Amino acid sequence: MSQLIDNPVGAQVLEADGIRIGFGERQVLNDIYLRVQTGQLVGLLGRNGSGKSVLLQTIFGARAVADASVRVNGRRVVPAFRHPGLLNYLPQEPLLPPSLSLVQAADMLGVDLVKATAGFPELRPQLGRRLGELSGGSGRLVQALLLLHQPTAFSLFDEPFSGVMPVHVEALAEEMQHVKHRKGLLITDHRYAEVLPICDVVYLLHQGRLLRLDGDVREQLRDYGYLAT
Ligand SMILES: Nc1ncnc2c1ncn2[C@@H]1O[C@H](COP(=O)(O)OP(=O)(O)OP(=O)(O)O)[C@@H](O)[C@H]1O
Repeated sequence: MSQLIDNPVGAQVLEADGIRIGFGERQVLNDIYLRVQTGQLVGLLGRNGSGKSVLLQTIFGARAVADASVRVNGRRVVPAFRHPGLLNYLPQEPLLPPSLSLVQAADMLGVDLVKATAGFPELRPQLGRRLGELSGGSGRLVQALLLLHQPTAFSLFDEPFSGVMPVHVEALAEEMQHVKHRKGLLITDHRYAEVLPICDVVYLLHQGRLLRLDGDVREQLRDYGYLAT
């Protein structure tokens, strides 16, 4: 596996296949197929409760699902988080403990803190702090930047822009576009206006099915009731 992950020339392809998840009577995910390739930024949209977080948790391996197939270059990687250097995941809730200093967090993840935050001068005076001492939006931004810059082949982000102020949302989106040249990114966020322009591929989770949108994406998002008509 590490040979595949370390291969700098060939693209790596992460596939989730045959994902089916139900809670009680309700089938949330119904035979989902999703593909992310290194060098791509893939957007995952869907209405509240459509199953985006459940899908990311399943791909990462945090949610055990019988028969779920997650593959990298055709090789099964379940649970994916056990494969060193393969992928990281920013959940909707804070990932890192508030008592951790930014320096400790960066060290733990193998990230150069100064480099990862270089595009955000407002963060510079805060780099000596603990995560819990940052504002909610700054904390979210720092965690997203750390995972973005961690040397993994793929990153999964569940609402990375949540609580982040507009000027930093734009800068973070730009940073993602740079970083995607060395990894594959899968992002779900309701800030669709910022997400759509940076995506190479857009998926919509709709009534348990994952639809890959081509052509006029906004029109389709309106047709499926994700955007107002
Ligand atoms: N452990 C659980 N038990 C029962 N139902 C669950 C459980 N976890 C998730 N669900 C349900 O699965 C559905 C999908 O939840 P999920 O959090 O993935 O939605 P989402 O698309 O990420 O929504 P949002 O945009 O609001 O974040 C929801 O209806 C939720 O209530």
